[in-house]
This record gives sequence, C-alpha cells and structure tokens, in this order.
Amino acid sequence: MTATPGGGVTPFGARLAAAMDEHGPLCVGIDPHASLLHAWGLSDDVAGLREFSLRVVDALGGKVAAFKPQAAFFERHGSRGLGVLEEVIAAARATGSGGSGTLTIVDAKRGDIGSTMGAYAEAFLADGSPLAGDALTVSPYLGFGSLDPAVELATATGRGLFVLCLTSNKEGFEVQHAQTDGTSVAALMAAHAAVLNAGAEPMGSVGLVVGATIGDAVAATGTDLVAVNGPLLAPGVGAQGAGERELATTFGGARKNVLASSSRGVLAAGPDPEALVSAARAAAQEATKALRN
Ligand SMILES: O=c1ccn([C@@H]2O[C@H](COP(=O)(O)O)[C@@H](O)[C@H]2O)c(=O)[nH]1
Repeated sequence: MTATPGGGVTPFGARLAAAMDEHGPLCVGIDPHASLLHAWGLSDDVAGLREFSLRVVDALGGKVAAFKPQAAFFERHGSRGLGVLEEVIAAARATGSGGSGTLTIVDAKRGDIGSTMGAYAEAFLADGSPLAGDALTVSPYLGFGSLDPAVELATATGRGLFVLCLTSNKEGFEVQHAQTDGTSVAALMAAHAAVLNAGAEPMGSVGLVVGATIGDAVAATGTDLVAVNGPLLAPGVGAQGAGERELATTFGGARKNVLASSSRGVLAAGPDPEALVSAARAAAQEATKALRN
C-alpha cells in the first residue's frame, strides 16, 4: 500500500486514477480457463495454473493499470490453487518501476450477511492477509448494508470495492432493473456508493461493476453514474463482444472513471510475452480513445 507523506495510506480511488493516467484505462483479467491452459501448451493442474498466471504478471506487470485475477479459476484447483492466487497477488505487487507494483482487483464477488461478510473482508481486505489485493468485487444482493464490514475495512486499509451494479451478462436485468417505488435496484446501489464517495478527490474508492455490454441500461434503469464519483469496472470488452464503440457510448459523463476490463481478449494472444504486451497495448489504446477523448 502506498503511504502518504502524513503517514496515512493513499486511498484506492486515488491510486487507481494515477495508474489509469499512466497506463491507460485497461485492466487485464487473469482468467486461467482450462481451454487457455491447453492453448498455451500447459496442463490443467496447479503447475499449469501457476505457470500461466505468473507469465501474465511477468509480461504485463508495470505496463497496465491493473490486473483482475478471477478467484473461481484458482479455487477450482483447491487449496493449492488458492496458494497460486496468493502468489499472483504478491507478484503483481512486486512489479513495476520503483516497486510501485501493479494494482490487483480480486474478482471473488463475495456477499453474505454482515457477520460473515466480516470474515470475507478479513480474508480479502486486511493488511497482512495473503489474499488481499488492492480491491475486491462484492455482491450487494443481500442488501447494500450487508457490505458494511467490507466498506469499513477497505476504508481503513486504503483498499477499494467494486459493487455489482449492472453486470455484463444478459441475465442480470431481472434483478438489476427491478423497481421498487419507481427506483431500480441498480440506481439504488449506485446511490449507496455515491454517499460513500461524496467529496472524494479525484474519486472515491467504492466503485461499481458496470458491464460494457449493457447497451442503454444506464438510462433505462435511471442509474446516475456521474454522482457515484467512483471507479467503474467495465468487463465485457473483447471476448464478450464490447469494444471501442460500446465503451464510448455506455457510460455518458462518467467515462473518465471507467476501467475497461478484458481477460480472454488479451490472454488469447499468449503465451508469447511480446504478443501479450501488443494485445494489452492495443486494448488500452482502444479504451483510451473511447474513454479519454
Ligand atoms: O458483470 C460482470 C462481472 C464480472 N465479470 C468477470 O470479468 C471477466 C470477463 O472475462 P472475459 O474473458 O473478458 O469475458 C470474468 O472473470 C468474469 O467473471 C464479467 O464478465 N461481467
């Protein structure tokens, strides 16, 4: 974690804003699908998982704004797979010039009743926990307030959260577009995040997941992304079909806070490290054109 001159910790929102300014608004997902392991000539076991993931970190560390390891692909290999996730987080932290590291967003989508959420928070957001990256994806569908232990620990340790709001999959609408008294669930989640981020500069640390594939869902659900004043993680770029046009049109006035995310779209270029760098560079340029002009 980066210390401020006053001895505090620079909040995640500020660290992510700086990383996006330096490297472009692209996050590369580390999703070691069995099919990708095979395509890279690796075995679908813990050794292959480790080799694949660390090669991605080696090739792209210090060159992209963030990594997003998908916990499911590590969990499917059991406790040793989780050990590899810990190694990946540590390796990302050690990359980059000056030891500043590459930010990691652990995509584990945790959410539970508050007392259990406290345990998830300790696992993924506490200083000293080997599974703690710089931010965690969380699910608010047990009620936004159930996330309080994660909000509190993330704030205390300078980490961030990405709360599922408008997800990139086509099934999300039945929950996220549902309305109570004229307010959609997505708009309500965004409003909760806005309260937590109020006044933060350059942006707060409680972000949302808003897929790049959602078409006009921001307007359709009345979701005020500008008021959120926090980072917007936008999966769906690449393999799910979204590209420059979707990034440019989906987020309106909140575009500058968007971190586009691509996993298979970049990883499919491997295992050659130079090919991975070229694919990530092309995706970052596309995201920059769409989001920063
Ligand atoms: O709404 C969401 C939330 C998370 N994801 C995750 O992002 C990656 C997408 O992988 P691609 O290979 O770029 O399609 C994956 O880990 C998902 O679980 C998402 O796609 N949509």
